[in-house]
Amino acid sequence: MNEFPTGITFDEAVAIVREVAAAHRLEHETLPLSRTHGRVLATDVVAPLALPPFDNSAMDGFALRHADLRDGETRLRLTGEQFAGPDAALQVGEGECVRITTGAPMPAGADTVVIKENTRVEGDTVIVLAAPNAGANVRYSGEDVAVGDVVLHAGTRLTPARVSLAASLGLSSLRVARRPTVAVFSSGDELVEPGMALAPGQIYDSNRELLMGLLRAEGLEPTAWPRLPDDPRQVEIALRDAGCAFDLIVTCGAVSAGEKDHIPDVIGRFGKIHFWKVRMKPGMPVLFGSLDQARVLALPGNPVSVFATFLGLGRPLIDGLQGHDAARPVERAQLVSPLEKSHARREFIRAQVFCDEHGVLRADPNPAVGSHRLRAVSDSNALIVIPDGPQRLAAGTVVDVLRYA
Ligand SMILES: Nc1nc2c(c(=O)[nH]1)N[C@H]1C(S)=C(S)[C@@H](COP(=O)(O)OP(=O)(O)OC[C@H]3O[C@@H](n4cnc5c(N)ncnc54)[C@H](O)[C@@H]3O)O[C@H]1N2
Ligand code: MOO
Repeated sequence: MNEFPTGITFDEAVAIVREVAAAHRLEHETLPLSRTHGRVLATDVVAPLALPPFDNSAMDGFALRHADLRDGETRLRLTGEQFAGPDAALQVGEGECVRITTGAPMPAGADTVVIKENTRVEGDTVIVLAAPNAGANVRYSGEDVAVGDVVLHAGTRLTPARVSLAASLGLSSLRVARRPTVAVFSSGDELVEPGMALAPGQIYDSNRELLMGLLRAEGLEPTAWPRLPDDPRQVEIALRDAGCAFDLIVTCGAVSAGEKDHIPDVIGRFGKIHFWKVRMKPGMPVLFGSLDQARVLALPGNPVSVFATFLGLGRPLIDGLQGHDAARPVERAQLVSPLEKSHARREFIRAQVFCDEHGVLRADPNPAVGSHRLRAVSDSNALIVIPDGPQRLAAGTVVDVLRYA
């Protein structure tokens, strides 16, 4: 077994996760735009055209020359129509106007659009009832994006707005990071598939669904492997098998100090442990390692520990493997009730985060303690992050919150 850091702080653990992920970036692939949603962009996107591509009208009305407008009403000759679509190459001369719709190219000579509601039409004469300002209702070429602008940077996550920006530039595909393939293992002789009868001493496997759901929420397509029994040989065979076939292995349980906790031994003997045991609560026994071509995140079995370690360490790992290094935005909320701790570990406490009647974000800690109490996670929507070291936080203190629902 290699030498590895142990009993490290949560921040040190995140730094190691990021460093190892950066050294094992997944390769890039080119995908059609429709399949890039949620992916991490692999190369900068440089605008091949301006946005808007041409000067155009922001409103339905009439394109005219502002210099032709008088105080009070102005009569203009209607010489043509320009709808959104092919450019009819019209010209607006002195005393003339052209009917125009939103998004239609501005005819040459025109510099202003008067909205339809401020006009009256009599045959081929348009009477402008109220003069717009010079340049009113015109959207200029390049005012949003100039040719050559870097509009999206490598490492950016592709939100719907960013994919649609790429579409507006005429790009039909983008270069993105491949998504990690993930194998999920739950472990323990006490675990039974929901739907089966429970024998004395057994419990239902809840972590598998927790992990599958959390991973799917990251846009991944995890594969659930058969549950690992507390048998060292079987643990070894299954993990080594997954290590040569997946980018990421996520296990839960069998990582602590018990006689049946075989996972650290297998990772240590056949792979590398990057760290084991982090000063966090819950989740202290968490292990991060590598096995063959896979990164391994071995989470403690207590359901709430799974949750805290996945949000705190799993997310940066998944992001980092895809080249997304920026920490996710953390919200800040005022504590509804005081919180106190005497230990040095960073603590993650379930809470309901809500916006009060004054528009202030507040976090109401769930009174349940104990990392086995899944119901409190289900009743909550966020984890409050209590900093390292002893803390005495009065009601009203502003704390970081990690929202998960
Ligand atoms: N002597 C020590 N005992 C323990 C330590 C320690 O440092 N020294 N750490 C404690 C802490 S903290 C945690 S967290 C747990 C973690 O232990 P493991 O990761 O080895 O997990 P297990 O023992 O396998 O399981 C813990 C708990 O969670 C239940 N579990 C496991 N898997 C599932 C699942 N898929 N679905 C639902 N519930 C599951 C399991 O039955 C146990 O109750 O160790 C402490 N002990
Ligand atoms: O760290 Mo353990 O995860 O508290 O129960």
